[in-house]
Amino acid sequence: MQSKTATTTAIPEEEEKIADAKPFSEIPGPKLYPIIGNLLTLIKNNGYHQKRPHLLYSSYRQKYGPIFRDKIVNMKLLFVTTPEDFATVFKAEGKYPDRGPTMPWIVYREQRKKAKGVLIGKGEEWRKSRSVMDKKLLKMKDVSAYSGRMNEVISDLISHIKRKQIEDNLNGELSNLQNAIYKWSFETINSVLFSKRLGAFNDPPTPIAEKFYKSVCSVLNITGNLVLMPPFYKYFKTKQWKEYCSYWDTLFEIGGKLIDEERNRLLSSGLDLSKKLESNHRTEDMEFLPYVLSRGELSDEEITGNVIELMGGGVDTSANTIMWVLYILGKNPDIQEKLYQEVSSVLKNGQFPDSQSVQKMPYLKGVIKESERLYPVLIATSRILAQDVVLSGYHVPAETRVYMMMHLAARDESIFDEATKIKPERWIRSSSSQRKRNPFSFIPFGFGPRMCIGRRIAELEMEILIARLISEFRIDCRNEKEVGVTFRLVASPDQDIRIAFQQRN
Ligand code: HEM
Repeated sequence: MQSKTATTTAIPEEEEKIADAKPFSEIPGPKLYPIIGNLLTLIKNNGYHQKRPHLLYSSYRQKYGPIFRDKIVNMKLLFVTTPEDFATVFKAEGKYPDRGPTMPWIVYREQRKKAKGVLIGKGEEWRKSRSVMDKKLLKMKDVSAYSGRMNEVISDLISHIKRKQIEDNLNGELSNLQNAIYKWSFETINSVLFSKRLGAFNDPPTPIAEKFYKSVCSVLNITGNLVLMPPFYKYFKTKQWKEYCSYWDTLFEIGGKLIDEERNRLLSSGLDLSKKLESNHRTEDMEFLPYVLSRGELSDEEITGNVIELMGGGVDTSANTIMWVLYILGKNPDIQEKLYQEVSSVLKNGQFPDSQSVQKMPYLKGVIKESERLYPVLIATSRILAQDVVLSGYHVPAETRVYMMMHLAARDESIFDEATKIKPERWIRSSSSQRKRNPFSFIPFGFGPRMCIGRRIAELEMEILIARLISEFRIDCRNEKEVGVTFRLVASPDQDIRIAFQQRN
């Protein structure tokens, strides 16, 4: 965050506003101590607020208003909380939108001299990766083709649930539901990326799935501990940092090996990979890796870096959203019953859901949206401003990193009626609960050219999964105390979500 005062980089319509705006230095925020800034607030009481930044920033929202700043050692933070400010930030994101660095990921890549992918890449490097992969991951026609594979993984998950229910003998409950759901998202995203099953649900899991899975979960867990702290690991190779790097090494090693196998398979099937695929080539029938390899625009290292990041971005985001959906359903039998009625009116005679049938299930989409609204796995996204702007009346100069607190907007009573209440019908167009609101008030996947590249995959895999689970089971939540949110890179339940699955027929 820099305190440049120049107004020359502003969008024309902002220039006038800037002249009347309050100066950047007047943006309110907590008291900062020399050198450490606000570090103590984060780490005191055994890191209470490091694990729950959403509570800290919610209290700052109440105390300081819609815009506030903070500083942790040398990390300067600026937070905005209104959809109007989000829109201004996105408008000023420039040609190469930049969220700012995810330091632990970047430091590992730079120390090991490995290519960056879409998640952490910048400028042309980022744009090139997105232009190759967007088509395959965001075009609905291409994504629809994955329904069959997604259903295969879900069938394995359901068998796993049934097997574990017998083993665990807890009256329908699973002793480690979160692990099962993580395996579902891991196996699904890998089956999309590598066009084959890795075997996370085999009994026992295949060694490669086991090693890959353990490494991705460990990387995500340790990143969660490192990301809110200044990057001391850049200079001190602690035991934790070395362990972290060794998990990344495993991901790159296995990811690279799977890509090589796919390349060899394609070559032995007679495909000429030196012939570049035209960007307008029909792609619906091609799998992800053959497509990316055939485009010939990314080097092997870039493909590996991208695939690892897609997996990193796709495992705990979808898994945690599903954990929250199960929690909502288990705690609200009326919502569950309505959902069951809708799903069973669309799916007849044991038919599996796909991208077309879920379009006829608006209530299902509403349930998932409510989970994303009240329990967004990413409580914020950020942009480094390419231009000067005015946010909530303050002049904010170009190059400032601004955090858009999606979590706070989504719980704002002035935007959502009965904001803390779960109302899937608020998302149904014809419903009386639907009201017109600023489109930036709900952006769980971000916005613009840098929005989540896995959005369509995530939506489809989650819709199909919930439709299948609700068709098969009654979902009963056994948590007695209300489940809160804790921060582990993504916002996760602060206690195990305890679900008993009761067979419907
Ligand atoms: C419920 C599921 C998910 C949610 C809520 C979610 C949310 C997000 C958000 C908020 C961003 C930042 C967007 C921005 O700054 O505008 C993002 C980026 C990203 N997500 Fe997701 N995501 C989910 C699932 C996935 C999946 C399944 C994948 C992989 C296929 C994935 C891969 C990525 C990647 C690679 C980026 C970085 C894109 C870029 O910077 O160009 N996400 N996601």
